[in-house]
Amino acid sequence: MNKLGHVELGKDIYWIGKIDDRKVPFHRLILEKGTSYNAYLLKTEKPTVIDTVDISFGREFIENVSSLIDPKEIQYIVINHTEPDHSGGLGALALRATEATIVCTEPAVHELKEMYRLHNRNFLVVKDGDTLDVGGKTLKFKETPYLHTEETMITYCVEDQILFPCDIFSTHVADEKLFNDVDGIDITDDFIGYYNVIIHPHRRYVGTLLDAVKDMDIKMIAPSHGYIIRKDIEKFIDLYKSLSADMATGKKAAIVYTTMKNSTKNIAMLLKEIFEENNIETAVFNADKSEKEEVLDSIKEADVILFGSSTRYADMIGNLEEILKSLKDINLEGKVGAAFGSYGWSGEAIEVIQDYLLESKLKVLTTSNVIKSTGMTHVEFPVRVRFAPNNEQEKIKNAGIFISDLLLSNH
Ligand SMILES: Cc1cc2nc3c(=O)[nH]c(=O)nc-3n(C[C@H](O)[C@H](O)[C@H](O)COP(=O)(O)O)c2cc1C
Repeated sequence: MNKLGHVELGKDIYWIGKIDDRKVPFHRLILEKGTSYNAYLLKTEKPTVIDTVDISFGREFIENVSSLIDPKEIQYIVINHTEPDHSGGLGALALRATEATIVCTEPAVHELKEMYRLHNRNFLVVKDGDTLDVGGKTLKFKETPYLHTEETMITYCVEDQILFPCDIFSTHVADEKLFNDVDGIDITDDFIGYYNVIIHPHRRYVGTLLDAVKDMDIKMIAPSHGYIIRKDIEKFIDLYKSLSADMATGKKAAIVYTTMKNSTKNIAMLLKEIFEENNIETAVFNADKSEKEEVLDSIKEADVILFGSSTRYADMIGNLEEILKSLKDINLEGKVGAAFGSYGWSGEAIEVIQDYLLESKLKVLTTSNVIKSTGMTHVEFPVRVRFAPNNEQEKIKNAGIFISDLLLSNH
């Protein structure tokens, strides 16, 4: 049983989470200091639970909730983020909280229904700025997509000035002290460590979060992992600001392509545009119209190199293969590589380029690696574009932004 049980945060507001002091496997890491799953109960006229605990602790969670309230009385269950380390107790809770409406963003509904078989339950879909009166307290919602996944939101309790930001502003520690203002604890290293692993890959979205919280008077940040922040709130918000600021770059890209009717060239030019918007100096070469030595020199200087060709009779075209063959003579250590191309129906050229890259020393971008390192499913590598890029600009943009973020990374 949870040693802490429940802890009062304010009038009628309770922490009802679980401290997990195991070395927890998480996102292909081992959390050496463990973690906690912080859930909260607002024991108001319309009792409301905010987030739950990891799926392994559903039974304990129900015992914990039941020590404070008959679950049947619960009117709302707010789910800020669907990942099962937070929503994992929802199945067990919903079964007992038979009157409760589940409050979440639109993209979360389908996931929660499927994960916890909640097809017949009432859902309240909330959008940016919506408020919910839970009887004596008002909750205000703000969508924070990709912090940490697409469906994420944060919840602010207006009267108590408490922000419930789920994964955001979290730390991975299993500390029963629970608050950052006891015993002279300094949580800064744990806070930055968590930011680096979980939030940094999504830092492009931190600006929206900071815009939202700048207008909130926040007395307490009650995240879903680790310490509840009651001291130095400004400092921790500012840390997100400075850690997510674009780093001075000095980074370079080289894009080498071949084309028949310019569709592949247009992909290259769109990528260049995105890189330059992100302060990445970009050189673009048509392999059929450039000096090979000039192209190779640019590849040697670049931090990321993209190779593109359209497909003609199931193969790449022009001089691109000559350049690809020369890659083995260049020191490519630490450089990122990616393939792209326009095609009609099968796009073999793009796959052949990818094979060359995989045989080289480049760190090659693949859809699989993107998913494994960030959980993002809207970014695809290689970048395969059917015919003219007009209809697939989003795909090219997503790839360009992903690469830019990768290069801007400060670690
Ligand atoms: C002669 C010819 C052969 C082609 N062969 C293939 C092919 O084998 N597989 C495929 O997916 N597309 C094939 N295509 C379609 C082109 O790859 C497609 O039109 C592409 O958008 C051309 O891009 P580009 O303007 O960059 O050359 C072929 C097109 C032509 C004209």
